[in-house]
Amino acid sequence: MPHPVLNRVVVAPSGFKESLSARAAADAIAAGVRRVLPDAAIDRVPLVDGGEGTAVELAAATGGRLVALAATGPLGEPVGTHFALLGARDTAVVEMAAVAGLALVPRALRDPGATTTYGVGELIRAALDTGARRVLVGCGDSGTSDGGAGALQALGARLLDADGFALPPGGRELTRLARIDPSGLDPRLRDADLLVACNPFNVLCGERGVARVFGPQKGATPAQVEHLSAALENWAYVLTRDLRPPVPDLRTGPGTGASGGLGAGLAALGARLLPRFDVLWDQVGLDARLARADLVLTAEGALDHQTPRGKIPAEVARRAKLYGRPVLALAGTLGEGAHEVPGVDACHGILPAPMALAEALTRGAELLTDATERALRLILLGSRLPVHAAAAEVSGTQRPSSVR
Ligand SMILES: Nc1ncnc2c1ncn2[C@@H]1O[C@H](COP(=O)(O)OP(=O)(O)OP(=O)(O)O)[C@@H](O)[C@H]1O
Ligand SMILES: O=C(O)[C@H](O)CO
Repeated sequence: MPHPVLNRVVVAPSGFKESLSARAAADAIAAGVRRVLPDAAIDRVPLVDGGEGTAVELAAATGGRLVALAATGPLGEPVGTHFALLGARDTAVVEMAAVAGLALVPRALRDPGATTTYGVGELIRAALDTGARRVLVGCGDSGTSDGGAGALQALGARLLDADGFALPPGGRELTRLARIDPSGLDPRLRDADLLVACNPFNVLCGERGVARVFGPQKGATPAQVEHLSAALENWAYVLTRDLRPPVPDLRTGPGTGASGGLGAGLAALGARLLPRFDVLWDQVGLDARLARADLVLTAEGALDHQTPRGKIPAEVARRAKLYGRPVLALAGTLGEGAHEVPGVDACHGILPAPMALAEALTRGAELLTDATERALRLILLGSRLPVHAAAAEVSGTQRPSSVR
């Protein structure tokens, strides 16, 4: 017999960085649910935010496929990469991190003024070669800060210095950009629907611009950050003057800073910059699935004060609450603020006891399955008690011992 109140459980986790992909997290949680609610319908929706894993997950979720190819990596070297063709055949997904991600730049070589998004432009071209009319570009986890200059070059734009010579790759070169010759741009861009899934809070220029906010974590020194800021100012100016894009403000418009300014570069070609969760999760029909759930389980590596700032569990909880659904969040690490994520009714750490982080990362799947089982048993017990005695136990703050 299904449990009277938990017939349908939606499992909608993010990946756990360096431990579990979103799909592996969903499988691990589902295994825990199955132990407690053997007859419940479990609806797995591994969720992506546009960064690493986006193409793989969306291909899997829509019955689509991956197309493997070689393209130019962030340091100019060839890398093996892929894009996705979704179940609806006319839509391709280009995940920028798969060809220009930070993970493709060895730590010792990190210099965001030098890296290029050339490969992103190559993937867009390859996607158009398949006949796709709609190309969805996922942003996040990038290792670049070139404003999408490389992508524009790969798509046929010529970026010229004052003497008419083509600029070499890298955001820092954009201080020398004098004009853009768009005459060689791929003509298919005119008819293609180019959508960029971005975090709207990321902007190209100014105090909150990409050079200042993301430059340091991509390896820039303070002097390099200032140089890059100036280069991207010039980029916005020349792009606006020479391409006359429909986007009114390439400097500080929402999403212009996505993935080191790739948002701005593509917007200058007429791409639409859209809030990432809307455009990505529409592809998997998340809202309709949440609306049918008796319980929603979400998860991420670290649940903390960052979570409400546009992280996956917070957005899942916000949407679940539109339909009045209860939400339980599971996390590798419960940090400060874990209990204050709006819409999350209870959270539960996956560690049964203090443990070294390295071990917790390796044993992520097993720990997540066991923790799901524990949390559900407490919830079911709590629902039978006159007072919710279980709640306190479900929510204890927890960190791996090495990060205490
Ligand atoms: N299996 C695990 N056990 C314990 N802690 C984990 C585990 N997996 C991930 N974490 C913790 O989560 C952190 C990563 O957090 P998370 O996966 O939420 O990504 P993030 O860095 O917040 O980035 P984003 O969500 O923006 O991609 C790790 O540094 C680690 O502390
Ligand atoms: O790609 C990036 O620049 C960061 O992950 C923010 O989107």
